[in-house]
Amino acid sequence: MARPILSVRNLHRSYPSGGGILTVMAGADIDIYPGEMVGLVGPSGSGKSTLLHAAGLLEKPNAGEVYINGRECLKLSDDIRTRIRRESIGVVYQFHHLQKEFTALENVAIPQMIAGVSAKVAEAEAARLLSNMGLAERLTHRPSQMSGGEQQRVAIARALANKPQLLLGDEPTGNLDPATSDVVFRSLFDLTRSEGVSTLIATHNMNLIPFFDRVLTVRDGLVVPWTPPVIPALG
Ligand SMILES: Nc1ncnc2c1ncn2[C@@H]1O[C@H](COP(=O)(O)OP(=O)(O)OP(=O)(O)O)[C@@H](O)[C@H]1O
Repeated sequence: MARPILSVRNLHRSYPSGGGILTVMAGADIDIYPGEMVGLVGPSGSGKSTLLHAAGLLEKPNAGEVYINGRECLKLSDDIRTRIRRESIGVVYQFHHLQKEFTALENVAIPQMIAGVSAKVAEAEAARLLSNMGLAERLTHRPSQMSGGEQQRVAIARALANKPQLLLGDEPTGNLDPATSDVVFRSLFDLTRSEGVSTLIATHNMNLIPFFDRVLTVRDGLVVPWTPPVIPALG
């Protein structure tokens, strides 16, 4: 079997809470393999965002290891860890966090230019990604001139702009109505599949379950396979 893009081992994370300690991650492990689309579901407060923040090298856990392409990242310097995150991981949140003074094209091109790509190449790649997200007619629109679903599609294109191997989503369609959420998620699904990007997506939207290759959940501080609830037969 191929080497995982992402491996998390023995992840521990607790927070001070009301004079005590709230343990959210208690030795969690996870592996995401190349090309996989993995869902992460579970009740509010179970630890999905905590897991994504640690896996995305955005926050340091109390203990554990995070491997990106087989390289343990938590013991590296902040600079090297930031470089690995920028090169290998894209993140999409519930809110788009686009730069409001820039167009859709600029929002997707700028991260590439910061990474050293020429403006011409970055804009061509931004136009390609945005067109693949169904936004070919919106390249010169600013966020305020777009719908919520369009804004979120720009955010997804931006997260993919630096050709990450892994896309992490923290409720990427959680701010959209169900119909728009479905359209945006289909675009995300199609684009990450065609670009060969592995994904780990936290969601409360159980309609998205059929999209995933595997679905995980957080239980008692561990990451375990999610299984559909058994509905008793009538009669
Ligand atoms: N910085 C923090 N300080 C204190 N407690 C925190 C902090 N971050 C998260 N928590 C707590 O840790 C628990 C897990 O939070 P987390 O955001 O990971 O859950 P979640 O499953 O993503 O929830 P949701 O589905 O509502 O987004 C919650 O009880 C939360 O209140």
